[in-house]
Amino acid sequence: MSQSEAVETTAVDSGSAVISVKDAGIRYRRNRRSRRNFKDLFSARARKTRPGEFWALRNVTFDVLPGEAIGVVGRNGQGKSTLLKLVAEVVLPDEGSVGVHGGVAPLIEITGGFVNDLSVRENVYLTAGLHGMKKADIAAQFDEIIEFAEIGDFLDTPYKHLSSGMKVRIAFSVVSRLEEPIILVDEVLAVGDRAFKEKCYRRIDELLAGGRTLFIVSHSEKDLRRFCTRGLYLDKGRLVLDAPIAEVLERYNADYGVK
Ligand SMILES: Nc1ncnc2c1ncn2[C@@H]1O[C@H](COP(=O)(O)OP(=O)(O)OP(=O)(O)O)[C@@H](O)[C@H]1O
Repeated sequence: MSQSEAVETTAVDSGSAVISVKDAGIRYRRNRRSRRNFKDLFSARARKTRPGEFWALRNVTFDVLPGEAIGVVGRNGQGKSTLLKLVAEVVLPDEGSVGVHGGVAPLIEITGGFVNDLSVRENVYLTAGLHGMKKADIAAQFDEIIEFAEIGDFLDTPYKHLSSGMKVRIAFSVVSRLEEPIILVDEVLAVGDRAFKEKCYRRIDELLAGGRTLFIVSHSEKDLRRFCTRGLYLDKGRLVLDAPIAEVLERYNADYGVK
């Protein structure tokens, strides 16, 4: 199947889509800390690509229906995490548009949303609260959240003193409990140990069975095949293939697999 045909097969009526990305582009500066300064936002020059700038994503268009499980593949640095940040509305497109209809539970940067100097307990309340959970509901689920993460001995420890695996555990445990319809998962499963990963897999299965929409970035073909029905293949910031996951992995392996 040709690339253009593949893209057409998954085109949906954007009226019913939960995520609708149209011709989106994100431009970064190579040598600056911030993406753009305040003045740029109001200047006509902001539209042009200046020296040192590049497009991390460009001309990306796709729609996602409720309940779809989408795997994003591509080599390092091709725009996968940037795409998830667009969907999480952590970054805004420099070109095109991104419509997200429904709340997003983002597992996109391990520390994302968690405050280093606050304790584990305080972070659970903060993160769940920011996503609209009532204090009483958080309190009712608190023990289960901690039990899932298996970090009961660290409730009053500042988040920054947790190991990286423990950070992932508590982040996954809280975020996967949010009642948001869209779940974003970026490589977090790569960090946990095997037993914890299995627990996460089962939780993701439950979320999918409950009709949530999943967006997952992974370099694990096994994980992608397990959860996803559809794949988006990014190369140099372009969406080169939008097709059933098996087809996307086949193409990706043909392009870059170990020969
Ligand atoms: N805040 C930023 N400022 C400047 N450049 C950035 C920024 N964030 C990402 N980039 C660049 O944008 C490009 C895409 O990055 P992105 O993190 O989306 O890649 P990725 O496909 O997720 O990679 P990986 O598989 O390594 O996680 C890379 O060249 C990266 O260096």
